[in-house]
Amino acid sequence: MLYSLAHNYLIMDSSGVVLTIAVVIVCIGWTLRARTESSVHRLPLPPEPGRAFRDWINDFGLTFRIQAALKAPDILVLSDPLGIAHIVQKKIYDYHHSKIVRPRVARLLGRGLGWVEGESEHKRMRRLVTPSLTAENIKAMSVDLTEAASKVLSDLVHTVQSDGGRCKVNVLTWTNKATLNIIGRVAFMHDFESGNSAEARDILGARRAGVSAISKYTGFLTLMQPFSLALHGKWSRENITSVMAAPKAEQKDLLSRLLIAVGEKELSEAELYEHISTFIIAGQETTSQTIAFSLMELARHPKIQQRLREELKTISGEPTYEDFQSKLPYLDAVLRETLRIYPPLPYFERVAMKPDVIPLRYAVRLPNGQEMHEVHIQAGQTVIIPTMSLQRLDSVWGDGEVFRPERWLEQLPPQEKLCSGWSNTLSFSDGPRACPGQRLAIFEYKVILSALVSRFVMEDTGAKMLYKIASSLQPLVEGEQEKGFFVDNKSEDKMFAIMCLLCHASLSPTKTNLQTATSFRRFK
Ligand code: HEM
Repeated sequence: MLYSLAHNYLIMDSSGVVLTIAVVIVCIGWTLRARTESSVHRLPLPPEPGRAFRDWINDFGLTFRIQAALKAPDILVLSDPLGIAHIVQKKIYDYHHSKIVRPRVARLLGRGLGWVEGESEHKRMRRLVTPSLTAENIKAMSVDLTEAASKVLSDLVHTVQSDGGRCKVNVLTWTNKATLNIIGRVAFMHDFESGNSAEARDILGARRAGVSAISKYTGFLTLMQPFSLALHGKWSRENITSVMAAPKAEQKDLLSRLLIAVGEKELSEAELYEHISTFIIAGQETTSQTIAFSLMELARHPKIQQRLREELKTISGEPTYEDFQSKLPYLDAVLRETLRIYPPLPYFERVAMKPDVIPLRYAVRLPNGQEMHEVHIQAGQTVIIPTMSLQRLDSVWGDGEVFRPERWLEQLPPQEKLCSGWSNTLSFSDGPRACPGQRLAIFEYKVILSALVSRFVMEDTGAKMLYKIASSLQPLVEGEQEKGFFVDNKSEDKMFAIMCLLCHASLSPTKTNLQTATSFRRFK
């Protein structure tokens, strides 16, 4: 047969050759097209928009599509661990924030590390900042960090004390102050005066309004002033010079590194502001809300709270950096469980810049009975990774919706079902764009939560909580949604309390005789 075809070919005239070449080209083109053409349209499509991703995953599997508005192309919803790793670890530079998300990131965080796209520019920015957030550096800043937290907590103790040992306060107000005080102190050598300075109030107030980090915060302008002056040669040119001249070991904090970069013309003044804005906001809100969610769950689960308190009692005095690293496994489990259930970024949305083939660990069974083992996408394809939903799946965790820190001390689900980020979750994302502040966040979370649990007892008042996805996952009290989710420091008495601490024992700075309850009631 082969011989006969070859023979036929040999005796073809020139028109036959042209025809054959054309057929071959069409076949190759067809094959290539089949490889690069989007196969998203073949995936299952849930019929009822509006149902939670988790329900859709249960019904349609880990990979499906949803219809976009205004006849835009369907959106790929991806919870498959291999597919996710492909995007966030291997190909993240080919998947950008969408045109909807990116301006919001710019407005809320600034045009810094979280906003920049493109491999070379992102790597350049990242190199500037990550050396200040290594484990070694966090350890070096641990005393400053603990002091910055304890100043805010002393104010809280005082507030509770002066209310006769039984009062309601807004937890987020205090966790916001603590995390802002910490990031100001350890990253920028700036004193936010326990979160009470005028600029601290501006920053926290402006977060509620969602205004631009750069242009609207008078607090930022105050904070920037020394830099502006330095850059115009008035404040302390010597300061930059002395930072640059200091021994390497002394140049590790974020501010020094950024100033050096400005001095070396690696960074412009405008970029410097964007970085400060990004780190103040990204470093403050996420950690604050994670602590607040933990307090809420501890209030709902007195036994878990008591077990954590018992563990903390095994450490004499305030826990040190090393204690937090290895001697408090239950505290660590409470953190992991909180971030599993309440990741501050409940989903990621990315748009493919190039055609791609996304591999799947779990094949999709199509309506026609066929199996799809990889998804072919075209440039412009929107992909949603529903972090919060996939971290709560019963099919992975057994009891995915239940807050049960013990699971982190037991055998975890099989690795192939889990993602490969920190703690097998995507709470800090994964790959080259994973959160650079992870170590700092974990340490400050542990410092603040352990101090609160050692000093207070939290109880639930039974108010129903709702969650809103705004810049990050926000808690709301049912029936009071219209009032928003941030507390205005200036008119605290008029705002509702998202979470409250209710103290009901005599107060003193010792660990044992402070008792507190958490409630979610209106604060008057
Ligand atoms: C519990 C606390 C925190 C959580 C859960 C968290 C989570 C995340 C996540 C999921 C991302 C990826 C966002 C995306 O890809 O769109 C991210 C990025 C980022 N985070 Fe965090 N974060 C936390 C605390 C912090 C802290 C303390 C800092 C600063 C010291 C920080 C600075 C940043 C920055 C600058 C980025 C952008 C990184 C890049 O694109 O290369 N975060 N964070």
